[in-house]
Formats: sequence, structure tokens, C-alpha cells
Amino acid sequence: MISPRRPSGVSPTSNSMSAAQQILGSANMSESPAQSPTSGERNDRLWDMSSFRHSLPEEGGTSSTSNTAAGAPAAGTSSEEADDGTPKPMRGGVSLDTVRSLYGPNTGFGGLRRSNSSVIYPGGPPEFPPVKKLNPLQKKRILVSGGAGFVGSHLVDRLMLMGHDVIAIDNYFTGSKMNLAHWFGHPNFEMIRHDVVDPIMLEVDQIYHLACPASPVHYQSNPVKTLKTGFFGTYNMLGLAKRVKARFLLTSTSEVYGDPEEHPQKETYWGHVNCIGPRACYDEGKRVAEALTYSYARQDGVDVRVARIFNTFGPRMNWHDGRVVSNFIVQALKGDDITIYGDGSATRSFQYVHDLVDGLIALMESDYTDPVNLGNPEEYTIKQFADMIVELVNEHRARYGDDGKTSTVTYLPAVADDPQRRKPDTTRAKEVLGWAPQWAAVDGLKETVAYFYQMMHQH
Ligand SMILES: O=C(O)[C@H]1O[C@H](OP(=O)(O)OP(=O)(O)OC[C@H]2O[C@@H](n3ccc(=O)[nH]c3=O)[C@H](O)[C@@H]2O)[C@H](O)[C@@H](O)[C@@H]1O
Repeated sequence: MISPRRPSGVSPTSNSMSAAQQILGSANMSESPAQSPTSGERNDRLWDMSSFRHSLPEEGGTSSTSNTAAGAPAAGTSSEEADDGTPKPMRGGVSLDTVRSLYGPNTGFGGLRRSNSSVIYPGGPPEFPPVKKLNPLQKKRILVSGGAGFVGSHLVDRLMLMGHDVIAIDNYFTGSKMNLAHWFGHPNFEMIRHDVVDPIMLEVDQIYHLACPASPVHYQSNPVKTLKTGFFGTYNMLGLAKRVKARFLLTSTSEVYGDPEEHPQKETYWGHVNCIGPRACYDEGKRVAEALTYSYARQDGVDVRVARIFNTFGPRMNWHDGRVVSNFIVQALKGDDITIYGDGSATRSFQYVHDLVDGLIALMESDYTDPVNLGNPEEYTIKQFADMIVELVNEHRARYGDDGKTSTVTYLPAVADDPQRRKPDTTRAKEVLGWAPQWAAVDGLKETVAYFYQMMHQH
């Protein structure tokens, strides 16, 4: 059984980018040794929801702009259970099953469309997930920059299910239209191809500003663009917020703490960032984004919120994302070596994406304007994490009689300026938002492994 353990000492590591580049080459979905079952039972077999104990209670107050798909989950309550019996409340009274149906294959809307991706509306008119009906005073028009990305698309899903009007903008550098395909055509939803480094004018009530590549592999591939996104992207979104008097939420990052000398990291910590290193484009980009945000608040009275997001994972992470969770899961599924950069003693604390979405919405709805850490304080060394993922992948495969090769760990040179310890102090989030993570990392990982397993066999 895997349990989180605090590491002993950590040591600074040497400089190499080659490890990150290497993983991009190896994590190639098209090379997957797909033992593709071809029968109709394929998707049931691959996306086994039976390990999650959940009910599908009926819920009143959902609007029916849709025909409900056969077998599609009903909107449910705000409290569901996972296999360990832990309640998993979801903000906005949205059912976990409904949310799952948006990224699972053929269990609902997302899968239905995804599995027939050559045809937008395979079986007739569009069928939409069950969206709540809000009265005009409650219903907000909300802009999500980076809305087609991993976190952005989960946030859009939740806001849509809650009944709001949502405009997603994205330049598709790391995001994908397929993450939101289940909303195309819905009257509450708009999708715009737009890069935030250019200004845009929209009438909105709230702005969630997420747009920025977050994986080190991606943000270091074009560092000048990353800095432009950090500064001009935030500048444009803040200018818009000022002009239309929208509330503005910046998704900042744990990276503003750099390679921290304080542990765990509180919001009051000023950080330890190398301003000339390879991560500076992201770290300093986010730091200047925070500085801009509070400057607009002071100078122009813009109503701002700042979330500092710690490592987050979940379904819809890109197969080629390059961050540790997707890399290790893909490697374990393929039976490839698990690539640990450095000696495996660096630590991270991983939160499941649904917890993050809860926290972002709670923060936006709160009156609190100082930065708030959003993360799960469960801390693992990267080696522990690798072992945990290999074990979970093997368990998942064993359930289907799939006896693929078990991966072994290989150690590659450490990447430059890699933070050696990271763990959020979430006291402030508890106090000001009443927010705390609901998902143990292992529960979120089970779902994420199931998602990647299915993706691997679908293509
Ligand atoms: O996951 C996130 O949300 C965070 O990801 C990155 O931060 P980082 O913690 O460096 O993310 P990873 O690339 O996932 O690395 C985590 C640790 O795993 C290691 N790693 C990563 C990938 C891999 O294949 N092997 C491996 O050992 C890294 O060297 C690092 O020590 C981003 O810079 C953050 O903005 C973002 O919040």
C-alpha cells in the first residue's frame, strides 16, 4: 500500500534539458502497442466505472436544451462517493457522474462525440449535458482564457453545468477543441480562437485568466512567447476587466515560490526564483502577472483574485504534456522505462483537477483579494510517485487480464532549476474559502489511469 512520506534531505541538481526533450519523443500516442479490442464492449471494458461507488440521484432544476442521450447520466447532487467511501462534494451542485461523462468514452456526451470525431453530430440533433437553469440575476457571462486547455476545459464544464453563459478563448497552442466539443452549439457556449497577447473586447461579468502553457517542456520551448503571454496576455485581460468592470481571477502558480527555502509554502513567502534560468520565462512571467494584477487593483480599482495553483493532474492532460503525471502513466501503460530526472528525491504535492475547479470557483465567488494557494498538501518524492503509478497501472491492467510489461525506473540527468520540494500550506484556503481538497492523489490517479488506458486503446 502506498502512503505519502516526507523525504529526507534533497540536493541541488545539475543542468540538462535533454531529459525533457527525450520524453516528448517517447510519449508518442501513435506508437502505442494498442491491443485494441474492436467489439462494441470495448469502451465498457476500458473505462471501468465499477470501481467507483456512486449513485445517480435525480435532480430538479436542470434545463433541457437537449435530448437526453440514452444511458446518459442524470444531473445529481453535490455529494458523491468514490470507492473508498469518501464523499466528493462538487461545487455548484453538479454531479460527479455528469462531469465524468464529459471525458469518459461512450458513457456520455464527450465520449459519444469523441468516438465519432469525423462527424460532429452522429446520431441526429445535438444532445447536451444537463445544464442548470438560472434566473437572469444569477446567470453570469463568464470568460475563460485558455478554456480549451486541460484545466480550462474542466472549468468551462463546471460553469456550463452550473448554468452560466461561458465564452472560451484559446489559441490552441496546448489546448484542443475536442476538450469542449460536447458544448459546441449549446446556446450558453461560445468558443473563440484568440491569442491573449492581442487585445479582445467582450462584455463579460467575470474573467478566469488561465491562458498560458504550464508544462515546463511547453513553456520552455518558446520562452519569449511565454513571457509575452505572462505580461501582455494578463495586461490585455486586466484591461478588459477594467473596461467592462468584470471581476478578474488570475491563475498564478506555485512556481512563483521558485525552488523554495520555506516548506511548506505559505502565501506570505516571497519566493526563491532564478530570474535568468530556463524556468524564468514562466516563473517571472507569472510573477509579473501578479504584479500587474495588484497594480490594476490599486490604480484602477479592478476587482481581482489570485490563485496560486500547485501541481494538478487529471483526465484530458495531453498525451504529450511532458509533466510527470502524464509521462509516468503513459510510460507505465506502454511498459517503457519510467524516466526520473535526477535522483527521485525531489517532492511534489498533487491535486486532482476537480478539487482545483472547486477552489477556483470558490475564490472567484469570495470577497478575498490576496493570493490563495490551491493544492493538495499530500507530498510524495518523485520516486514514490513513480512506484505508485506503476502499481496502479498494473492493477488496472490486471482487472482486464491485460498482462503488459511492468516498467522499471531509469534515472536521467536532472533538469535545470528543478524545485526540490513543493508542498502548499492551504491554511488560508481553508479559512477564507472553506476549501480543502476532497480527493486523495491515489483516487484521482485511478481515474486518470483509466482515462489514459482508454485513450491508448481508442486510437
Ligand atoms: O503540474 C503542474 O501543475 C506544474 O507543473 C510544472 O511544474 P513541475 O512541478 O516542474 O512539473 P513536472 O514537469 O510535472 O515535474 C515534477 C517533477 O517530476 C520530475 N519529472 C518530470 C517528468 C518526468 O518524466 N520525470 C520526472 O522525474 C521533474 O523533474 C520534477 O521534479 C509547472 O511549471 C507548473 O506551473 C505547474 O503548476
